[in-house]
Amino acid sequence: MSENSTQDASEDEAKREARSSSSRKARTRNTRGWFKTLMSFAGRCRGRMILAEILSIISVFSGLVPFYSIYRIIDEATSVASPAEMSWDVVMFWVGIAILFYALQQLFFAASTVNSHISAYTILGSLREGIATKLMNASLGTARSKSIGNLKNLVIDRIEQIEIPLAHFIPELSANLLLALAIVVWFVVIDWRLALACIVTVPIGLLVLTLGMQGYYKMYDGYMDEQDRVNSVVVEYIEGIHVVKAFNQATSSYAKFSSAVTGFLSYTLEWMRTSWVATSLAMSVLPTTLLGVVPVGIALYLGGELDPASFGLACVLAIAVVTPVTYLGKAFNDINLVAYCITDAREFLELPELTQGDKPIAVADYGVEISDARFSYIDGVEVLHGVDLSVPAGSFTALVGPSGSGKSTIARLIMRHWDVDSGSVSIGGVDVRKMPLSQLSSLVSVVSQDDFLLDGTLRENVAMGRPGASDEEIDAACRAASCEEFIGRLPKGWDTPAGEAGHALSGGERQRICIARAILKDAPIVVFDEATAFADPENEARIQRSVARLSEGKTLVVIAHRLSTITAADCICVVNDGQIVARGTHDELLAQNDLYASMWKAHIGAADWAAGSHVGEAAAQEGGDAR
Ligand SMILES: Nc1ncnc2c1ncn2[C@@H]1O[C@H](COP(=O)(O)OP(=O)(O)OP(=O)(O)O)[C@@H](O)[C@H]1O
Repeated sequence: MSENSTQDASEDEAKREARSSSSRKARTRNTRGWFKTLMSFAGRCRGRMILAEILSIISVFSGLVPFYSIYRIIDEATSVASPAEMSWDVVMFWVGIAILFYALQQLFFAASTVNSHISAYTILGSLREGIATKLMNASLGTARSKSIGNLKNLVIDRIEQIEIPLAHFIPELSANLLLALAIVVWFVVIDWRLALACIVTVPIGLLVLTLGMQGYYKMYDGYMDEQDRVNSVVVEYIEGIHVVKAFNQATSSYAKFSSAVTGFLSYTLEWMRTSWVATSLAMSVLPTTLLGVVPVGIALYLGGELDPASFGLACVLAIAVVTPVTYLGKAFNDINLVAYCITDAREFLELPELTQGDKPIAVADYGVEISDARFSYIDGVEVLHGVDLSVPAGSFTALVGPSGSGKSTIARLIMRHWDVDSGSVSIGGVDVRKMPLSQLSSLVSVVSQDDFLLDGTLRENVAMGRPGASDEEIDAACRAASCEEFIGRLPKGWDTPAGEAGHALSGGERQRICIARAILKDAPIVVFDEATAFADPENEARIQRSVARLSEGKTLVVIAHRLSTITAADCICVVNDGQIVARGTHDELLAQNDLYASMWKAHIGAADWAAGSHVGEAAAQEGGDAR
């Protein structure tokens, strides 16, 4: 197929996707109970929220005083026969009162806003921390069941989106409700017919709004889903940009990306198209309070039932009620946004956590014991079928076997990235499920294939191994992991940001930084998942030396891909199809196990092919140094 026709097909697919996005079935969210969830994160700032509420209410009532002042001024002006009889002192007094209370209204409102912002940011901070803790305490399988895009969307975008509405609606919603109510009550005090005239447009506006908002929640669900999809695809696109480039998928022809973007756009436009008439109509009807108040007020005035000052006051109040009424319309949207965000967050907050002990339990030694472990990533697809493995304290055990045989899975069970379905994993006689996760983490250091550097400088990445470590200790760990040579090459050395360094370092060099981190951590058990990709002999030898230093005097479990690195292991376990099918030393297995012998032969052949005929043996010799 030509490149053009591939692109056309991708574009067609993108268009089809975009068309179907508006009809895609949205995930229905149950937003019930969102406020309770939100408030469960308010712990530290409940008092401040109540304060924000009180200040806001004081602000509202302070704001009513200037209206009363206007009433008194009009009353003064209309009760005299000529301007000469006007008491300017009275007028100035009420002007002063109006200014004073207006200033108080603004002051209390500002104080309320400050407190409500602090409350909102505290709540959202706790919410983010809650999600992070949940992910930390859930099994890796559970945590990874959520896409990175989905997570990023929730923890960053969605929470950021609700910061402002949340900060405002905490005090403003009740204040505006109260203000609207107070004005209506005031109208009743002036004349109940004026009160009716003032609110006559409200049911009309609400009716129009209700009719126009039919299907609102379903559309909102879909909108949120489309937003999630765009975020997920954008994250995937950026993370996999090298693959996209390698397969010549330009942005315009990368169907998934284009379809997500155009899908979101068409969904939003479609929603706007179907709802804008009703919302615009409702929003223009709701504020028309004067339309009822003026004619009714004039009729009452002409009938002698309303004095001019009260009529003036009614007109001012009719204008004043517009702000809270339109605010309530806008707040409806804001509240929905917050409710949806909290509902989505709840999905993460309710993730099942790994069970763990409350207090550290003393372990007899640092040996690892796996007994009759069965495990499946996906229900019904068992990948480990009764694994028994005993790694004595201070010994060097290697797991070897064909790709997909289950080596990394065994290591993940030791680290409790997942829990066994049946059987057990214990350290020094204590089941890992009974100890706190923090204790397990302090007992085991992991250097895995997919270890990555976290945001921060390279030095900070190493220092993470033991918070509080001195510079000398960090330097010593880096020297032991043979990092200086390549760190010296970087213009900013140890202060290079990890992201920047990530592009400048080879995979093997990145792994040595992770080894330095593990050396600094100095845990008694080391699990090393050898990287498959960095096969150049020089780098490999350096990694081997670093691992040897890392594992001095420790219990070492290596998941080996290059057999030359583990020939000196105390015990090599051959894993095949989710079971340990043979165990012994290198020489024993070479003599007794066909699978191991053939893997060794293949390895020697590959090493010869990679670096000349003598390298395989040299590598084999070097492997003896792994400890
Ligand atoms: N996260 C996962 N979800 C579902 N299945 C998985 C997952 N990780 C691994 N598997 C499957 O479990 C089996 C064992 O995988 P594992 O990664 O343990 O093999 P391995 O021996 O370490 O392979 P390799 O040498 O290629 O790294 C494989 O069939 C694999 O497809």
